[in-house]
Amino acid sequence: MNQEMIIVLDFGSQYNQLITRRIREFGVYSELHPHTIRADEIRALNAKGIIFSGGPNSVYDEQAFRCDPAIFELGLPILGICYGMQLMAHHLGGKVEKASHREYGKALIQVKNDSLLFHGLPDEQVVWMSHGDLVTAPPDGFVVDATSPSCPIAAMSDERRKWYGVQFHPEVRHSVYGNDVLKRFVFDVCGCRGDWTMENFIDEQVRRIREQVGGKKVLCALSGGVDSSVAAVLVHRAIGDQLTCIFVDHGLLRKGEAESVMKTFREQFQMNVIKVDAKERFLSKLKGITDPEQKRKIIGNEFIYVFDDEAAKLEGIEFLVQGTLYTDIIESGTATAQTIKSHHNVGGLPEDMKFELIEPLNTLFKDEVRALGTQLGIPDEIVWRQPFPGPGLGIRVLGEVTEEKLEIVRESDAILREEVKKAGLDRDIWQYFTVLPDIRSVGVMGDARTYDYTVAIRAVTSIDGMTADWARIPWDVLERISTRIVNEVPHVNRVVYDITSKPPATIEWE
Ligand SMILES: Nc1ncnc2c1ncn2[C@@H]1O[C@H](COP(=O)(O)OP(=O)(O)OP(=O)(O)O)[C@@H](O)[C@H]1O
Ligand SMILES: O=c1[nH]c(=O)c2[nH+]cn([C@@H]3O[C@H](COP(=O)(O)O)[C@@H](O)[C@H]3O)c2[nH]1
Ligand SMILES: NC(=O)CC[C@H](N)C(=O)O
Ligand SMILES: [Mg+2]
Repeated sequence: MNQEMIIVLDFGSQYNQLITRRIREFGVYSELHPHTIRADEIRALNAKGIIFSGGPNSVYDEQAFRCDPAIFELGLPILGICYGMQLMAHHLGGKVEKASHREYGKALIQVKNDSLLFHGLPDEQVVWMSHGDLVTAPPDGFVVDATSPSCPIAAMSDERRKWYGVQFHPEVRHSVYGNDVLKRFVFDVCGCRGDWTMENFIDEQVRRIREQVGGKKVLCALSGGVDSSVAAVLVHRAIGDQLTCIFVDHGLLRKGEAESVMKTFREQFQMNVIKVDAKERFLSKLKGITDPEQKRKIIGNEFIYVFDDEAAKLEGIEFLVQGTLYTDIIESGTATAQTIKSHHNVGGLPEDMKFELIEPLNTLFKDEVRALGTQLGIPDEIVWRQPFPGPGLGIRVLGEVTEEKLEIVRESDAILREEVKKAGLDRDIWQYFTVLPDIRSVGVMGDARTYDYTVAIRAVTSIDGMTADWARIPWDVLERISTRIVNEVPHVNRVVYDITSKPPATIEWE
């Protein structure tokens, strides 16, 4: 590849792919690679600079992740972030120790040295920290660039070798000048030009897909959601009629969804789409299952078995396209990151799966996929649809999934969607839905005692789904939704509103 690129080494931080996307936003291509990548592989990728991500380890632990020492001999600029800076310090002869108390969240740093990283930026900056260890002595050749009250070495540099370290996380939005710091590294230290665009990305993916597939036939798992629609259009651009899309109705869809997806795809695209009615298979497999991870795995497996059956009918299909995003991968757990929840399309895949996967979006975040969709000419009604998880209402009915409970979620969710749209909030709120917790409580309706279900409303604002805040829906809108749900949906006598952000909660309840 002759395009300029910044390599990010993955030491297990939940935020590591955010670093690559910030850099892509600057118009410089960036990829995340395992921390085990060798120096010669980095050279072959034609990297202009390297970033070490954060991570949960402590560098002084025996099993802590390290990198190929030869990376320090490549003569390339390096930026270490958090664990990455601690690793640099440790490796190069500085000192890293456990801090007297851990520091999470907002902090104020004072810039002490006008290195290229901080040049032209304010001396005092709000940053976001998340660490329990500290660099207490910089390695030879390094000077301290910034300090904070609880972190005497908040940034350091050896400008002769173009090596930099920051204890804070410049990739998160809470670090007010974080983007500027990253930009200074990418442009002023690494000397990148910034001429990469989404159009380059499309061309590169089309080329890769053609190379991978050749003349063979391909299935696409199409949900009608943003990600799989974009993936389908991209793959269709590469291989045309070699592609067949399969839309699975697993009985866990929202009200009216199956009909509207099929209608949209028939009208908007000249693609081959088959709808499979698999309601019985999914619901019978889920009978009696209450554990969320087990439900996710059953659903993920069943999806693939449905695709197997369809592939058998079409003959000669070796590839399966999925609209997997980076978020799905990181949350499902990787060699370095913990499992938060197994997304059906990643952690939920069966071990004996025969398909070779094509996942052209698996390095991207939702907002990048939306930009890509627009670039590919996909209409706004699809590009700006709210996300809907593959396991569908199966993870919004907490505990065992039954027809009765699904109906409650389906009806209450339809009311919520209708009212949010009526209030003109559908584009401001990132995702909004109802959940049926497995609890009942006492109510009084028409002078009679009831003992019925509680419906929870979940509505969040977000950019990429990695972090989210609860949406401040006006009270009168919430009141209308609550009244309608209790009046129109049988067996519901109480409505509550979820007011937790992510973290510490997640968007879905299971
Ligand atoms: N009902 C379904 N039928 C076929 N494939 C599905 C279905 N639901 C999910 N998938 C597959 O699983 C992938 C991941 O689902 P996910 O919900 O993250 O993406 P999406 O539905 O394409 O987009 P969105 O996030 O906007 O809902 C999809 O891209 C698609 O490939
Ligand atoms: O296709 C999917 N398969 C899944 O298994 C899955 N689990 C969560 N989600 C969606 O991912 C985003 C982040 O969700 P969480 O905060 O609940 O992890 C939110 O948009 C969720 O709706 C899923 N999507
Ligand atoms: N976020 C991080 O990279 C943390 C690094 C290291 N585990 C610490 O606690 O200091
Ligand atoms: Mg979806």
